[in-house]
Amino acid sequence: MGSLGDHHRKAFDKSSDVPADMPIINYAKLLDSSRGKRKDEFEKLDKSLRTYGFFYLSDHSISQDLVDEAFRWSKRFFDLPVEIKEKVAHPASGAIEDHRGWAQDGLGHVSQLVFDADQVKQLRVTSPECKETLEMGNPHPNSFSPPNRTLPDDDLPGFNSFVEQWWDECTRLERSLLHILGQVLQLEDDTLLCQLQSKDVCHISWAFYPSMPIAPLTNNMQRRLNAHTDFGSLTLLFQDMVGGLEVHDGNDFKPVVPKRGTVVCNVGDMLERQTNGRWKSALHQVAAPKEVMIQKSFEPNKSVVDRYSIIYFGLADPEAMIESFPGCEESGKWKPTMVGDWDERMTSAQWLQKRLALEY
Ligand SMILES: O=C(O)CCC(=O)C(=O)O
Ligand SMILES: [Fe+2]
Repeated sequence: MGSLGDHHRKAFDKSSDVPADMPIINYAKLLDSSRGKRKDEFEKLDKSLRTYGFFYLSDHSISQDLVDEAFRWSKRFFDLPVEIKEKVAHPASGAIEDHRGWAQDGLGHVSQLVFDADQVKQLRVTSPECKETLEMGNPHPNSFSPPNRTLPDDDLPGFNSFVEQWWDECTRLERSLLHILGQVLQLEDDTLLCQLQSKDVCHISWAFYPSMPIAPLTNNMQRRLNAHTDFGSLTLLFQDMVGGLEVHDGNDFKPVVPKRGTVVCNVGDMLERQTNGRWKSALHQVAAPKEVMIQKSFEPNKSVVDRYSIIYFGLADPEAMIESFPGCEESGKWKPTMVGDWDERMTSAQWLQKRLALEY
């Protein structure tokens, strides 16, 4: 049994009512032709990634109409009868090539850096989650990414073509942000992050957290999604207005309050490693929405409402070695998650497989 990392111990830290004060970064300013304006925004972005590993992005390239439409599709999908969703069932397997399709409540279970099968089995009982997800990779025909499990068009007409559009929009924003991050890091070749992610093997999770009693969440007996860090490079997280997402700032978990029109962006393990701990792959979780609890009429025996989120996980090409970027040799504040009592030199695919192996 390996030692439990720092991250794991913190996974049970308390939650604060005070929201995380991460900044809203204006995408248009990141692209501004005036160096002065760009510089201020770059500095804010860098500071936020050093502190939280998270930031809000406003004024970005994906229209709010399209985001709203994505959430409507998500609801339509999860509302389908079980027999239909079962046509694209995610197998009970943690192999990368099986990480596709509908994972019913109870199948997927997130834990943080626990690589021992017996321990994970125990955590499934002691820290259950309540969620359904639809997992998918690149929806376009390609030879790099394992094929998706796709519903026949008749079961949800229009969904498959929307998925392609959504994928393209997320990929475009991701690539643009990777280029910006290369500039913020002042890499000699600021396209390095994009080059390492040339193969379009990123991943989208559509998450649905069904309504449930609030008590197990407020008693800290259960989470909608357990505390974890993301595996990859830069994650784009679209959340609805329900709330409950929390980020760990090194002391405690703080609410990441939903802000309409923004996408939450966060650093994953690979980017933390590549920046040598300058940027943080932060623990985050989904707990009870604080907004609900502070209402005057809050009744502890009540339920929390359905919650939806859509997450685009940026992932480096499978064979890319995940190691410090040239120019990032100096250690940052955070000890990268990807340094441990395993072989330190790892490809993106090896890390992904290690993190995914016991999740399903
Ligand atoms: O649902 C959320 O807001 C968080 C999702 C998340 O962190 C994940 O799927 O990795
Ligand atoms: Fe996450």
